[in-house]
Amino acid sequence: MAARASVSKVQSHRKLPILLFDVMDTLVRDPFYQDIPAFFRMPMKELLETKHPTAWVEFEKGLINETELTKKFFKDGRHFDLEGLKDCMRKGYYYIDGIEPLLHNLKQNSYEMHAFTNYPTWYLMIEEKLRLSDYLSWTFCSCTIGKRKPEADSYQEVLHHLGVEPSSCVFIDDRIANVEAARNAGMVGIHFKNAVSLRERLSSMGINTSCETNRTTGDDESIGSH
Ligand SMILES: Nc1c(NC[C@H](O)[C@H](O)[C@H](O)COP(=O)(O)O)[nH]c(=O)[nH]c1=O
Ligand SMILES: [Mg+2]
Repeated sequence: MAARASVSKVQSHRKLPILLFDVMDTLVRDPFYQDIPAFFRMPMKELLETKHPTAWVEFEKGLINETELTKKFFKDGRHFDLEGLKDCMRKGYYYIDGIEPLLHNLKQNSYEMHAFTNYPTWYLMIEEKLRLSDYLSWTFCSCTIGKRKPEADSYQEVLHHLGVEPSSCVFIDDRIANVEAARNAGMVGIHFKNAVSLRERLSSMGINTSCETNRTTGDDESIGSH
């Protein structure tokens, strides 16, 4: 009984809604579309025709590791410079314009925030470069939960883990299929276009995106240093 009372006390103090963020092309630029074809010196069409059809998705789901990915990245099993590819990815990761100050303000306003992303273990390279964990938790990464958006069970896994009503979750993603799947799961889905419109949309929902500290002190130096 005492345990139950303390759980409900904790939950009653939990700030809602919980914000769930897609990462690639929502918070962080995805280097895949421009940098990777350039790295392999082939147009995207040729890259897509020569790549293994499922290897990347298997890597994102944690079904294969980096060594196995290297062996089957290309359909014909050709060798390539994995470290070079990873360096190219690292260089191409940076915050989408306006996102870091927005995350900073949301964090200052005590919102609970999680990544809900399709990505392999290379999310650690993003973390190393951009320190996304200053703002949110890498709680729902496809390589650790073994499920990818827009599969319905990935959203159920998130809801089960968080233990809140779907309507208490705001999900933000640049891919409309992922947003629609979130809405089907009962979450509030926001289709990400850019940081300005996201800030407006969150504010219109009553989510505080302003930074009171910065307003009074004018001190904004800690943001955008990554
Ligand atoms: N096929 C490869 C990709 N594709 C890009 C992925 O779609 C994307 O990085 C990822 O699935 C994130 O999706 P979401 O933002 O969670 O919807 N990227 C690579 O780096 N390499 C590939 O072979
Ligand atoms: Mg995305």
